[in-house]
Amino acid sequence: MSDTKPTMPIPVTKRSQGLLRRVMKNPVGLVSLGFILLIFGLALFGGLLAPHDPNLSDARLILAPASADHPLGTDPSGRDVLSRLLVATQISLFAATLALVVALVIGVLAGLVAGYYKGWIDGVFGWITALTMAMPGIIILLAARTIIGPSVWLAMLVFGVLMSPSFYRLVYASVSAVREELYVDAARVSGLSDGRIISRHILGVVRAPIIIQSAMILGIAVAIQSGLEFLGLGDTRVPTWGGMLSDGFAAMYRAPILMLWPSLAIGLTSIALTLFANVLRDELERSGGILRRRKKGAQAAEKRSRQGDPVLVHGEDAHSARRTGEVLLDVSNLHVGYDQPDGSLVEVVRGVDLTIRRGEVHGLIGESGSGKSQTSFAILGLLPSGGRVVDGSVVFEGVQLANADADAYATVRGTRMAYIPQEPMSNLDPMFTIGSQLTEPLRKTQGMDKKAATKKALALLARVGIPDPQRTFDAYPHQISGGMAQRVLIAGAVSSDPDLLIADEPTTALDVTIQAEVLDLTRDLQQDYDMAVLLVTHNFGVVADLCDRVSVMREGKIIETGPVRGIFADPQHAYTQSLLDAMLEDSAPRPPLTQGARS
Ligand SMILES: Nc1ncnc2c1ncn2[C@@H]1O[C@H](COP(=O)(O)OP(=O)(O)OP(=O)(O)O)[C@@H](O)[C@H]1O
Repeated sequence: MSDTKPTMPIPVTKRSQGLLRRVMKNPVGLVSLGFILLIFGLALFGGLLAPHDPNLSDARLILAPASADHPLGTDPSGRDVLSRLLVATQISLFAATLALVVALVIGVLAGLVAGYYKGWIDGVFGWITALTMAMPGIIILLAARTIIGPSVWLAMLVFGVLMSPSFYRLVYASVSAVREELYVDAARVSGLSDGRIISRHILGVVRAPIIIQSAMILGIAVAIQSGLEFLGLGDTRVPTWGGMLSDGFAAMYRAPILMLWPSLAIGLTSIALTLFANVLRDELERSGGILRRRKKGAQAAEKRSRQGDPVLVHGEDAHSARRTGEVLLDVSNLHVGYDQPDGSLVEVVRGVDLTIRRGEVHGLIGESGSGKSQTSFAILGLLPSGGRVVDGSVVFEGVQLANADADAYATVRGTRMAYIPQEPMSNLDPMFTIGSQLTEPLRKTQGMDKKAATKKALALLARVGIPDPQRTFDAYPHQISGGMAQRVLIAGAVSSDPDLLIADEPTTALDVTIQAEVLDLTRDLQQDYDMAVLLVTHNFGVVADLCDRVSVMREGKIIETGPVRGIFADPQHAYTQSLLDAMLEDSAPRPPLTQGARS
């Protein structure tokens, strides 16, 4: 049994390259970022560098040409153009930034809350967003000007509100997609607070699109603000790029060069922001959306790997205290149903009785749609939204869990009761390294410090047959194969030394050779840890290999249950017989295909 080689090499050097470094390696990225930094530097210090008061008019110097004292000449009011340009850079950029911050705060917060909590909040926010988007922005700005006056700051504040739906929609869509991911469910059921789930698992996903959108919105804010000022709707006492453009336009025939400087500032800034956003998006797409930089450098990883494989920390005491054979899980008359929009209820599990003893491997077998997964989810308290335990009881270690609240489940799920899903990849958060996803639950549920959790995680990775645990520990999910991902999840599941492991077709998403290895591993771990296992499968071969007892499910009911040997030797139900007949091992070889059928 050796799933030894990762199918995809882990590109350590590429991984360690920061996003910023990659953007700067791109000539367009470098130039655009350089310009953005320069222009923001000027915005910060422009006021100090201005050689004259930007509003000081000198009637003797109207439209004076460039000179040592006035390097860019003067405007139709005799004011120094360079000083005005420097101060205008500050005001225009900071006002545009104000619009961005307002749009970000409103849009991102509302998008996160509505996307995560859904329900009535989603409805209300969606309605407000639609209303805001339906309003013609420029008309609103013009109307607002008559009420709030010509202040560029207030105009940009209103513009920020008008722009917030673009962030709202972006964040809402990303959060809505991510909240259904199994790793978010896993974080939720492991007891993380909503705030922590949003900041750790969800915000990371929307961070990249937000940065790109921010660059775009900043460019649009500069352009809109300049347009308003150009139309003469701004405060004439405050120098802005748009205002300077308007002044230059008025003197277009006498001193056309006056239009050049603000046009260049507006044009180049908008272009630089757009190009930077494009390069950023390209780089993120190239790196598969993984933004997160490794917290530790390659040197630290090397140092840790030189310390050798740590020894597996195993809960011996806990095992010795267990009494094999005692009833661990007692499910009786379990009914699971989904409420329908018309008020009716569709039952997908209809009166299941299931008893699992300590140390027993119990197979739950049946055709697709027979209710195996729904039964498992009901036991785990992980029914999809809309689903509920309609009737019956789920008693685990003497505690009633049917329809229990999160607090009751918090004491058992992820600790005494663990779960291995069908699809390993969707259960690993792409934003975090394997190591952090293994150590976080250990630290939370077992109170380990970082060092002990790392040691145990590395030992578990070695135990589940991962050849280079340190390398996998440092890798992100997209850098490992499906087989390795399933091993990682198995390592995570047994890390809390559970009494019951629920494995829902753990090999479905894997290819055939890896399937056998993962099943072998499950059997080995079951013996090592002396766990009870509820193994959901549709394959009687797997049941024969691994299970002590089996329950056969059909149409939401268990139709036959008993020791595997007995059921194989003497199936009582015709459906069980048909499932056994469907096994290929003992069937007669099929006739070869005819020539016509093959072609
Ligand atoms: N979210 C849901 N809403 C309504 N019905 C559902 C939902 N999820 C599953 N069902 C229904 O519940 C029944 C049992 O589904 P379940 O996933 O438990 O089957 P299964 O035996 O595990 O099948 P498979 O081997 O394909 O996973 C099916 O008829 C399915 O359509």
